[in-house]
Amino acid sequence: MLFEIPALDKTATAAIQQRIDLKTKPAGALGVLEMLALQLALIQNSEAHLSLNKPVLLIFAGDHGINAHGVSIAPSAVTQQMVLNFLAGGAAANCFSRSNGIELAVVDAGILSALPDAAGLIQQSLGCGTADFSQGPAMTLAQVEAGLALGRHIARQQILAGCDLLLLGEMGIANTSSAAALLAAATDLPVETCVGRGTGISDAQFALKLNLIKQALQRPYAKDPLSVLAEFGGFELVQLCGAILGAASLQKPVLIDGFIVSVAALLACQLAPNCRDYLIFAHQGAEAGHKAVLQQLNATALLDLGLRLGEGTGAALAVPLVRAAISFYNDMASFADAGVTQVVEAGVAT
Ligand SMILES: Cc1cc2ncn([C@H]3O[C@H](COP(=O)(O)O)[C@@H](O)[C@H]3O)c2cc1C
Ligand SMILES: O=C(O)c1cccnc1
Repeated sequence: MLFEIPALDKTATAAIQQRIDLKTKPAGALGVLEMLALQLALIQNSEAHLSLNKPVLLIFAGDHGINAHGVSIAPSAVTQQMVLNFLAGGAAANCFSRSNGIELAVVDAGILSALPDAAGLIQQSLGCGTADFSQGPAMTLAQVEAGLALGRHIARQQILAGCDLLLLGEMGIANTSSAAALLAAATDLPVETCVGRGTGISDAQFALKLNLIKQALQRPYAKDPLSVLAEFGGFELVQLCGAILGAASLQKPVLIDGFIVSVAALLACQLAPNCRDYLIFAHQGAEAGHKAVLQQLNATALLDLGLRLGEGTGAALAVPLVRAAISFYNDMASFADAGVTQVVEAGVAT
């Protein structure tokens, strides 16, 4: 049931594409926005009007045992401090959510020390941070399964409460190490392609990070996605994967943020290939493996701003583009409406 995602019905593709092609512009001239409008029209199952009423950003937070080696610029305590910053409204993700009319909530998926209840904090911790994956599995298979179910549940709950675009972000010091190991383990990409500098680590830290990940990948482990998640995952990564599956199970679009959320998306697509059609990729950022994971997913990102922050910042920044795709699809005049001569190919009027 967890992995049962309804296939996207694509029977209206030609009709939707024709509506896009009959707008007063050369065919294809709105580039990626045309692909986005087509995808949204298929998901909303509507040849008439598209809508976006309630975008919600869920930031999943979790800590990582691997950071005992110092693979990030920050100590793990910063994860919890940033969660408090999100709850107080002071992080970049809050700023971009406010400026783009996005609701925001934070999920404690497994930070080092739990916080008291607070408005906007969803408590569904899988534990006080993962085990160090360079020494052994990051978590148990039972934790992977519980995390997928919790992520699925919270995403479905948001959607049943009216969310019609789910934005996903993360906070977890050292989670670029976990995401890089997951990417290398889940694909046949060389580890060097997957590992980057995350928060901006030094050459020495980078060499250590690469070595630890290489070593971890050398131990024997089962290659199915659930086992890969147990070996190298993070509690926020597992719940993100579940949230993607949960939103797709209700056929709602999911706006994927940066490198880390994209890796969660890759694993979700390996578990349930049908979920790919519900995913929108907000941006391609500066983290080394981001381009590679997008290629694996055959994804074209909306933005390329050199971001390397996470939190859901890229997803929040892409919401105006989703709105723009909806507005041209709904409101742009057709050639017939506007009395503009339609030119189908170089110089041939119809
Ligand atoms: C103050 C601060 C705020 C952040 N917000 C997001 N991240 C980002 O950096 C972390 C991943 O990079 P690495 O693997 O190098 O630790 C994640 O927490 C990610 O969300 C932050 C990192 C810091 C230090
Ligand atoms: O792309 C990301 O999500 C990212 C990159 C670096 C650090 N934190 C997040």
